[in-house]
Parts: sequence; structure tokens; C-alpha cells
Amino acid sequence: MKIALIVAGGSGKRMGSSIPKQFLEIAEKPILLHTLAVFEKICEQIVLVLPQSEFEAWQNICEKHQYRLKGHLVTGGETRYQSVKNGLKFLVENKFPQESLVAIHDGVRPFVKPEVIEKSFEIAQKNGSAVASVPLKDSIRRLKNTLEQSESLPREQFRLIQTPQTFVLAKIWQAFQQVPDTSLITDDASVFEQAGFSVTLIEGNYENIKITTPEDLQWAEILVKK
Ligand SMILES: Nc1ccn([C@@H]2O[C@H](COP(=O)(O)OP(=O)(O)OP(=O)(O)O)[C@@H](O)[C@H]2O)c(=O)n1
Ligand SMILES: C[C@](O)(CO)[C@H](O)COP(=O)(O)O
Repeated sequence: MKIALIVAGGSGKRMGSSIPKQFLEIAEKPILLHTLAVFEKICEQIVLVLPQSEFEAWQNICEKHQYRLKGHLVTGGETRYQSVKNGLKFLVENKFPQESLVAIHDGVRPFVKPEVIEKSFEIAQKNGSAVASVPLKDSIRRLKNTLEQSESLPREQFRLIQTPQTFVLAKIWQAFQQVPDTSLITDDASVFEQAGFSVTLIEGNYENIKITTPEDLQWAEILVKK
């Protein structure tokens, strides 16, 4: 079974908007609805994670846009890690098959290409994991201390990591039970890896930006027209 776990439990501090950034509109539609639309075409089940405090706002959005979630709404946590864990817990407690494939995706990445999602399911079925990533286009340097001291690194040894990050449900659930939330955990692949599983990277798409700061919204208005 192909499951999408869409995490939208954050508040968007870096965006600095009065409403959570996942509800901001691009082309007159909330970012989150754009994201859900891509996954709904591919996945049999959707689990959407939102902060409890935003459930009412979400209902209002659904009414305004005549949208009905074909899936389940789960309460988010303090951190992204906790929100993902809540979503996985819901799947396990509700007896979704252990061998299901779950594509964990940021609600604020609306421009993921369907081919990337499809590929992630195909590779996760074979390898147990599939994580979208793209090569760096810029040079990269490691800070030694301040901006005055740094060293260049070979960029071909690095990848930028996106979502979806797709896993076999039983394995990613085991990983989240084993590995605690720390500042080093910035994504689900880190949890999977720290639990001793191996991470397979796949090609993502450059348009699949994470809408994080105000200038990302300007890019989003361009990308949405493509
Ligand atoms: N407690 C949290 C924090 C984040 N997320 C989700 O994880 C994704 C990536 O996180 P990020 O871009 O950091 O979102 P925010 O936490 O909302 O942003 P900020 O860090 O600027 O507050 C977003 O879809 C966000 O809603 C979540 O589900 N639960
Ligand atoms: C999961 C992620 O989108 C992969 O690039 C990213 O690590 C999330 O980081 P954030 O600081 O929670 O936005």
C-alpha cells in the first residue's frame, strides 16, 4: 500500500507570517492544498499532520476551497520529528500493513514532481528506503569557526536532501522508536540511518523547494505557473 504522510505541524517562524506558512496562498490556493493534490493522485492513503490549534482554521480552509481530505488528520508535535512520529504511530495503531510504503513529505514542498514520488515508492520497495536529493549547483565551504576561517570541500561528494523520504512502514517505525529526537535529527533519513538501516538516495527535482522564508514565496508564484 502506498501511503503519504504529509507533515504540516509547524508554525513557520522563519516565514514570519501571521498564519502558518502551509496555509499561505499561491495562485489563490493554500500551499498545503497544492501539496496534497500531487499525492492524492498517487497514494491510496493520506495522513495529514497539523497542529491541534490549527484544526479549526483547517476546517475553514476546507469549506472555503470545497476540499475534503480523503484520509486522516493527526495532531502534530513540538518538533518535525515528533509530528512524523505521531503520524507513524497513527498508522501502526490503526493496523496499516507493516509492509506498506510510507512517503514522508513536508506540507510546504508543493512542487514535488509526481515522477519523483513514483520513483521513491519503486526504490523503497526494493531497498527499504528512497530519499529525494539533488546535486549542489554552488560551491561549498566548511566553516572552521567564523566567516573569516573556512575551507573548500568537493561538492560532488554532497547532495541536498529533499522530501519525499519513503520507507517500509515497519522499518521507519522501528527507527523512530529506537532513535531519540536531537538537534542532529533534521530529517527522517537521519533517524533511519541512526537506527542502523541504510539510506538510498534518488534524484529529486530542483523545483521541489521547501517554502521557508519570504523570498521562497516569490519563487513559488513563478513555479506554480509552470
Ligand atoms: N513541529 C513541527 C515542525 C515542522 N513540521 C513540518 O515540517 C515541515 C518542514 O519544516 P519547516 O520548514 O521547518 O516548517 P516550520 O517548523 O513551520 O518552520 P520554522 O522552522 O521556520 O518555524 C513543514 O511542512 C512543517 O509544517 C511539523 O510537521 N511539525
Ligand atoms: C526534511 C527536510 O525538508 C529535508 O531537507 C529538512 O531537513 C527540514 O528542515 P527544517 O529545518 O525542519 O525545515
